[in-house]
Amino acid sequence: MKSYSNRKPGGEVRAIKWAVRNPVEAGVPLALAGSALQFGPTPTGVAVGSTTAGLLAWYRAHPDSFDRFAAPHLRSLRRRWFSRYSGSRWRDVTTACELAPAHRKTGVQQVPRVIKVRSSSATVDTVYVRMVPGQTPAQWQDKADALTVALNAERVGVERIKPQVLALIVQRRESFTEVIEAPAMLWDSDAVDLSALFLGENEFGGDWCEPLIGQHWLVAGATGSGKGSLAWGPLRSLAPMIRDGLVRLHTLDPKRMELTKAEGISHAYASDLDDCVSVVRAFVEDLRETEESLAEQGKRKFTPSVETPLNLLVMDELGALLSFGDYAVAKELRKLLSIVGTQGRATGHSMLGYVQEPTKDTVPIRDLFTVRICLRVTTAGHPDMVLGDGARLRGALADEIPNDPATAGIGYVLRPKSRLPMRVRAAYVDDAEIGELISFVTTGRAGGLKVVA
Ligand SMILES: Nc1ncnc2c1ncn2[C@@H]1O[C@H](COP(=O)(O)OP(=O)(O)OP(=O)(O)O)[C@@H](O)[C@H]1O
Repeated sequence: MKSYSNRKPGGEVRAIKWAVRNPVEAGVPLALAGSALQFGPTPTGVAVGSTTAGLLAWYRAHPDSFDRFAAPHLRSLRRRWFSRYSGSRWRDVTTACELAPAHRKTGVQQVPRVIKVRSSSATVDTVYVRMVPGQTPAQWQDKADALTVALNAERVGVERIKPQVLALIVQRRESFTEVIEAPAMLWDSDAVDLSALFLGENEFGGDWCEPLIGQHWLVAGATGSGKGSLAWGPLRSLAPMIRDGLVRLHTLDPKRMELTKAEGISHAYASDLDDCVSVVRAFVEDLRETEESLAEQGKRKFTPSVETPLNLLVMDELGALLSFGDYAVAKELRKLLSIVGTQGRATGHSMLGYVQEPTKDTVPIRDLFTVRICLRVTTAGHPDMVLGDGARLRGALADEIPNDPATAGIGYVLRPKSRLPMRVRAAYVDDAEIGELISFVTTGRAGGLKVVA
């Protein structure tokens, strides 16, 4: 459109436009002013005071529900209006990163507009931005490092939302700077909580636990991302149950790498592809028999016992099993694993799969896994493949984790009862601690110090 004036619209017009775009932010002060005029300042002050006191009481009394329902909204509001995403500070950020160009004809600076900010977790903000006409997400991607510095962040990811709109995923700080100690091995099987197995720490400084009973786990991560910790950590947590025959391991180790040491504590172990298929066939056979036996006994709920233990099919390198090898083997495995995925829950047959590349081609049965963990991956598309659509947008920047042993074991899971990703770090299990586990299980005695009596 031809421009006949380089004057900006009047302030009042811009204020109305802003109010239309930000109804909550404009509406609340207006409502307060209206209430003060209508009912007087004292009742309005009392209403504001009691709302604040109510929120404070909720914050103190029930951290769980407050952090889940109220904190993300309050944090989003605070970050939207009192941080570098607003006003002159945002203009300075985009100017410093050369993302606020002058208009070609009028020379007036065009600042990309922040549409909204979502702070679903304490460490990650998702900032939706309308780009200046003519800009592309690729230009913003090129400026990711500059944006990281300008926003004083740890990392910034860029994601296209729709034409002209992108999201900046801003990780504001690194939650994990230290290695987390290997899970302690309990002495009594009764003390193991299969509904919350300790795996490491979460970004809030609490324990990161996941349910195992009735679940199937998928762990995705590039080479060196720390998948080993998520194979050995759970086994350490399960140590007394493995020792007492309440948990049986069926281990597939096609590359004879990570899980070779598990051979001595496994009920079945295979590395050759044909042998792997035999182990899975026997696993499914056992599943069927357990199904029949539970039906005969009229039991509907599975509880591990020596007669009907919890059977774990631990599979390293799912890609080698399901797609890179022999077609007939891969096809049969896919079929058998689908049975485990759909029927194993009721009979105590669970799968733990580890994969480097989580694409549909590599893991065609991806959707059968109920607990999914995404460690460092190599492509921006991988976090969504593991955790579900939109996970990266909501903060799962697993592709931005540096390829550095100092950040190994860090990844994302979805928080229970929500679709929000949570940054976690797996507890690290070194070779000595693996040896300790093997000797604990095979000799029934503790081989080291980390045994809790
Ligand atoms: N949880 C962790 N905490 C800290 N450091 C870790 C952790 N897990 C692994 N590391 C470090 O990262 C290195 C690589 O880990 P690991 O061998 O488990 O990766 P991987 O994902 O299994 O790789 P590959 O697929 O090649 O087997 C380890 O030798 C260790 O130094």
